[in-house]
Amino acid sequence: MTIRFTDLNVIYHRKSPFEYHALKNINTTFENGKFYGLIGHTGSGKSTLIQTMNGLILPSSGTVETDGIILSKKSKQKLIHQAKMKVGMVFQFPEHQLFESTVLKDVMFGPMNMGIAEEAAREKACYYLKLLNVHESLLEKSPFELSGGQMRKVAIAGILAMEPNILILDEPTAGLDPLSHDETMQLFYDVYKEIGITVILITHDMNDVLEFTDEVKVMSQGELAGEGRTADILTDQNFMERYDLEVPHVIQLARDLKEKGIALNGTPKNTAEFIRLYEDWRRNNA
Ligand SMILES: Nc1ncnc2c1ncn2[C@@H]1O[C@H](COP(=O)(O)OP(=O)(O)OP(=O)(O)O)[C@@H](O)[C@H]1O
Repeated sequence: MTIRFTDLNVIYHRKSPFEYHALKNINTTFENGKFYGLIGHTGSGKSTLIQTMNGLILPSSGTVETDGIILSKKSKQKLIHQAKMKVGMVFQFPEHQLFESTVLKDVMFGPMNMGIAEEAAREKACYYLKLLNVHESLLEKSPFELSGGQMRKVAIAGILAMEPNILILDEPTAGLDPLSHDETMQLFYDVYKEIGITVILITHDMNDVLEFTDEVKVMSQGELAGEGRTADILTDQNFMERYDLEVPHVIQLARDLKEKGIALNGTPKNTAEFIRLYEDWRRNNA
């Protein structure tokens, strides 16, 4: 499912003393089936941009086209609702949205609310809970008895069970310990591979951006500052410095080695790849 932003502007509190131009002439496309990173400093406009996709915020001018549904300043509720159904949003701390008495009921709630029959909703719920490694023995438990990491998986299964065409992850690992962080990111990636959904990851963690995303879009002060293949953008030292973006750990390590005359043959995406490339270099230069 393609999402196209055309001449998009969002101005908060228009014609008031608090008027703020949060998005300025955004023209860009998110293509079907890719895993995107959306990065930029606090206040650069990332959340505003993604909230225009499902009509939580309407454009002040310009359009947002989601799988053929075009939202603009004057869009009516019916159209906004159609766009909403296509976009699944995982906000920070999604587990705060859990409310049902059991894990299964909570995940079934979304599909049933969309008019899907109970049995079909149960099937979907079980499928997505399994995909997210939530053990069967937990299905009849209260979600509030689970650990933080498990609760988060249940909440995310609930969003996936509505089968959106695009999944937006807004700082999805906030507050998780390092182990749960890694496990959750890997799970997202596995789910993405399994169901072939378009994913947009908003994060300040450049290591995750490098490891998991195909392409990246960079926001700065309400404008699209850059976009392209993740490895190309994150290794562009001038660009990264200009927008004061943190360089991923392994790219910095590769750069340090290069200064010592050790040039790796490729850009490592994670520590394991870094070690592999370094071992290759050692073998070739023994
Ligand atoms: N409801 C609102 N009313 C007025 N200004 C807002 C509103 N929401 C956001 N803004 C302003 O718009 C700008 C962009 O905010 P936005 O939340 O989109 O940035 P962000 O890149 O997602 O930041 P963060 O990384 O902190 O989540 C900020 O200056 C913010 O203060």
